[in-house]
Amino acid sequence: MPEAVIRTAPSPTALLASLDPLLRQWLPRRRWFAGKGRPITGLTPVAVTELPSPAPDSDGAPGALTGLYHLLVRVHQPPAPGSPERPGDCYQLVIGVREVPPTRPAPGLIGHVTRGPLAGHVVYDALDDPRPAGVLLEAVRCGARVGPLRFDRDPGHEIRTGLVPRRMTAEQSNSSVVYGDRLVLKVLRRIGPGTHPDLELPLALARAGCARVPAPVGWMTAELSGDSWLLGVLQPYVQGAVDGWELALRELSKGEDFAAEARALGRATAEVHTALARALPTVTLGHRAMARIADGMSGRLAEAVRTVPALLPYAPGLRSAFTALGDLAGQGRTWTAQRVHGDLHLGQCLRSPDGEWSLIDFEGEPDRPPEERRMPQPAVRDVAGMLRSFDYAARSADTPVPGWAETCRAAYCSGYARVAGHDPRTDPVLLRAFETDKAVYEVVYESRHRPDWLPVPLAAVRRLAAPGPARLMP
Ligand SMILES: Nc1ncnc2c1ncn2[C@@H]1O[C@H](COP(=O)(O)OP(=O)(O)O)[C@@H](O)[C@H]1O
Ligand SMILES: O=P(O)(O)O[C@H]1O[C@H](CO)[C@@H](O[C@H]2O[C@H](CO)[C@@H](O)[C@H](O)[C@H]2O)[C@H](O)[C@H]1O
Repeated sequence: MPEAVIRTAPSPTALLASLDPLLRQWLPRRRWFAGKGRPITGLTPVAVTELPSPAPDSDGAPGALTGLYHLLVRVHQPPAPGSPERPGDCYQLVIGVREVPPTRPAPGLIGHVTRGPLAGHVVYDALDDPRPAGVLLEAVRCGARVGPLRFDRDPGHEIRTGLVPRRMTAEQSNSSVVYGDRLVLKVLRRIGPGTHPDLELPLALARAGCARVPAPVGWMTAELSGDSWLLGVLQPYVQGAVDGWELALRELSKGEDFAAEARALGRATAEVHTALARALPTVTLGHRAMARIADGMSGRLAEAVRTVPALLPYAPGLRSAFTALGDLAGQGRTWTAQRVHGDLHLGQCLRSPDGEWSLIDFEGEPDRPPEERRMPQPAVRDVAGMLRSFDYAARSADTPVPGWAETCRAAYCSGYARVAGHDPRTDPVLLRAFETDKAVYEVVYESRHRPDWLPVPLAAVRRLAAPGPARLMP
């Protein structure tokens, strides 16, 4: 990729003015757009970079790609009810420009531009188009520098040419492109400055020799005002893998239990935790530190109640989980904190055809502030995430299988204990607090991203807020 053909787009403001009305319609319909339900009051460019256009279309000149733009766009919105005023979120977009719509179906179509420099053209999400997606891989392969964009490759990894790109169809918190079933590029959507755990942790684990996590092969960043913003991570594609969520639902639909897999997942989680504790600093949490964590949980609950008022009747019961943790800390208990996955659930676990489990997506909870996601925490936080996930799966089954989630939860904890040397269930106050915190997070996440799913975490909230043993699951 020769530097000479690359130029920064001449007028970011004019380009964005062209796209503005279309993006206001298109963005809120994306799964990864976090500001659903709030009006967009403005869009401002953070960086606009023209990428080199790929070779011409085979389907003829009129439909040919006439421009390829990498956009970092700040989306201004009023804050969610009860949330503090914050600068708008910054989103990463790769926009293809055509004279007429492509002849093939165009799932990523953004619309027909009627004003500004792109007037008369059609714009679309270029990650849906194999040729522009190929440009990104080529840029990583060559270590390209394009305006503020940096594409880097781990020197220990070669990247083959000729890998055919395909967009992963499942809409997630980010967008991924698979290349020749060999590599997968995760393009982060909501981005910001600073060290990003989705690169930091897999790199640290790879250096520690932990094979449970695909080792990063390359990455994309933007250098803006002296800060590095992670834009994407390229890693090996686990061929023929099935994710834990799909597998769990498949087993549930057959009425099969999932205990053996849950136990294996517990072991895999503990292996990753052990490696993270070796690779990165750990700290001891005493009274004050744990009280701060418990207060943080209470604060998030208060904010969640403002966002989702249906939580209100359950707030006292939920808060009692956090108070109990604070009280235990006050009695002199200490806990070890370490770097954790931060958003572990069945969909983050891939089982390869040889039956081995890998963990992916170390981004942490996308709706939590980045600095919070990088803090050392009790490892039980990930355990709580997986326990919630078994509950989600059981509640999503077409035909309920009584006791399914409880069996999985128990098997997962015993698998974890085999490797970690301690069973998470032996610290029920800690586990309950983290599980409650996770359920509260899920209520807010679902209300923002998938309102139809809200009843799932709300059912857990009802259980966790109930007094006495009713709230407990084995
Ligand atoms: N290394 C990989 N190999 C195979 N599939 C993967 C890999 N990484 C991600 N995937 C697939 O892509 C999906 C989304 O990846 P993930 O990192 O969880 O992105 P997001 O943050 O968008 O949820 C996963 O659920 C999984 O099915
Ligand atoms: O996978 P992401 O990093 O995008 O995580 C977010 O989305 C998840 C859903 O895809 C969400 O997970 C919740 O739903 C899952 C079922 O779809 C369930 O297995 C999880 O237990 C539940 O938390 C996750 O919370 C969110 O951060």
